[in-house]
Amino acid sequence: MQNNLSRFSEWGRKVVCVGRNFKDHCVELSNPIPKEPLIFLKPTSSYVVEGESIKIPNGCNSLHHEVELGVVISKDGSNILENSAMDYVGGYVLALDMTARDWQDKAKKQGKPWSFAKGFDTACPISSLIPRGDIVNPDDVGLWLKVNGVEKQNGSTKDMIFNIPSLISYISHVMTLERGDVVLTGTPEGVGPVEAGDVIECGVNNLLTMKFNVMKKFQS
Ligand SMILES: CC(=O)CC(=O)C(=O)O
Ligand SMILES: [Mg+2]
Repeated sequence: MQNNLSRFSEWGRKVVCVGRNFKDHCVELSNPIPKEPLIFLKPTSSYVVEGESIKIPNGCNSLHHEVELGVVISKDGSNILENSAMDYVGGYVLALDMTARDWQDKAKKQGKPWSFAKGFDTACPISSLIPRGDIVNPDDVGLWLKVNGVEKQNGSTKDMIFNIPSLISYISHVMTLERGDVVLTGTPEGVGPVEAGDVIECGVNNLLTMKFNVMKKFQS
């Protein structure tokens, strides 16, 4: 896998997301603490890279940032056992699980899926690949996020309810994980709204940072 995210052609077909994987984040949004991983998908059409902007979808009145560590899958696998799960990891990415929170809240109340709330165009800002060897213990990695220079999120993957091997195993027993797929592992506490004109900056340990402007999506 190349180190550059060159318009995703060499990347996988899906972004598998884990929700509510940090207790403090469940508490801040008054969500129950899950007993098993909560899984949803984002389309790869929602990827954006640095230099592109996050576009608030038309009709969304509360766009939230969620900083997350992504795991990039190196080879196809299903029914993966926890003790071999790390053999399927090719590297990592820093990602934002941008969420139209008002759409998600409405969908939750109506028992509808989160596909639009999580999968609109530009909903998944993503970094270049962090080689696997650069992160010795992915279950103890610092993640931070600032909006207009003000820190909003600062957490560690050591506080995840479900660790990376257990997530890879859990997902692959239902859905084949394919080379280049990305697993977003959930966000720590501190999520909140952004508006047009804001600048989001985030980082993972001292390895990598990325910055995105937020703008309105204008109708064509
Ligand atoms: C409440 C959520 O949107 C779940 C989620 O994505 C998370 O990271 O937690
Ligand atoms: Mg999330």
